[in-house]
Amino acid sequence: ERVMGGGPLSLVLGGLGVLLLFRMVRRLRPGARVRDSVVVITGASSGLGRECARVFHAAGARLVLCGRHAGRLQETVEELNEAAGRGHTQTHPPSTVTFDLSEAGAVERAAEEILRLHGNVDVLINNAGISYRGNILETDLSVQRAVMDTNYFGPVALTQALLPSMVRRRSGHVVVISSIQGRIAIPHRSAYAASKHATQAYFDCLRAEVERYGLEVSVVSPGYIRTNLSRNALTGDGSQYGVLDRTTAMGRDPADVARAVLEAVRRRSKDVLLAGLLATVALYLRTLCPALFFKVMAMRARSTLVCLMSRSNVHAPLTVFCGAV
Ligand SMILES: NC(=O)C1=CN([C@@H]2O[C@H](COP(=O)(O)OP(=O)(O)OC[C@H]3O[C@@H](n4cnc5c(N)ncnc54)[C@H](OP(=O)(O)O)[C@@H]3O)[C@@H](O)[C@H]2O)C=CC1
Ligand SMILES: CCCCCCCCCCCCCCCC(=O)OCC(=O)COP(=O)(O)O
Repeated sequence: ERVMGGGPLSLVLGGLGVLLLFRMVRRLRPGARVRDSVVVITGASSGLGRECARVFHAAGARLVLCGRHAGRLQETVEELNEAAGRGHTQTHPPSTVTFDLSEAGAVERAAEEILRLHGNVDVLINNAGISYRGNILETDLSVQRAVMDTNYFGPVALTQALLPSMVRRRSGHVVVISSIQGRIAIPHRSAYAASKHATQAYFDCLRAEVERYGLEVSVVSPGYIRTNLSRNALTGDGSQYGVLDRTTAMGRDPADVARAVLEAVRRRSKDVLLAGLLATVALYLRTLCPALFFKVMAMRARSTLVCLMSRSNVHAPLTVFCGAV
């Protein structure tokens, strides 16, 4: 036994060594090429999508920018073209495709248009999304469906429409922007958290199924980002929430998150978690001590209901403690 050096400690150390070696070997792989590749970004008219457009454009990608409003997409294009005039690196003028992700027929037509533009897609970034603020008891079923249509069925439909051409070429990378709320469910976000949990599950299945064709799938799960997500969120009756929540205003710089998305594509990362300390604690708590996690969430539910009803972004002290991170 002594010669073998067995025992729990050496087993753990051996395991850690193998893990480290595995990570080092992965890092030695040459990064995926972004320059000249065709990159489709949904929700490119604002927030994280617009920042992704900036970083992938600067990296020399051929962009196809998607959104519901042609005018807003054009603003992004003009900004990128101006930046191209100032820069020294070779960039490509972006194209745009306008469609609503929640309309199944529109998504199929959009996929055909995207393929007509460039013949193929190298990277699809499913970024577009909408959030929700509401009490389940007072939420129309139509709102639960609307959030699911945009955040889950939309990306699924677009991915499935573009997948056959990727499989034929034995090449392609599908990225989806999920959320920490794809891993943990917090109160008054039922529609949003459910859509992100479904997203995580679908794209995890997809990754396993398309590996044999050489395709890559990355799920990126950020914490709060400084964008208009909370302002654009739907409430239980389908109206717009319209408030910039404190948590959103204090979130990460979307440019930093966009750089992390570029890095995920270059490194072919399978799963990227961009969690702060409290969110990380919450993730561990949910896994290792669910009873305590559920207790904390119930406390949070009581506290956030007050600021939800008044559409106030001033959180009660209990909420600040329980996770207004
Ligand atoms: N901000 C945050 O705190 C976090 C955001 N995320 C995720 O990041 C992603 C981007 O959101 P973010 O930039 O923050 O929010 P924004 O509200 O700024 O951007 C959302 C984008 O999605 C597009 N969009 C919304 N609904 C539809 C639709 N039905 N069809 C097509 N496009 C649509 C919007 O385009 P337009 O209205 O012009 O059509 C807009 O460009 C989302 O998936 C979100 O869940 C994840 C974690 C944290
Ligand atoms: C006794 C131990 C106490 C430990 C307390 C830990 C509990 C902390 C709860 C933290 C919850 C973190 C939630 C993070 C949510 C998040 O980052 O979501 C990102 C989004 O997608 C934001 O969308 P939204 O529409 O909700 O703004």
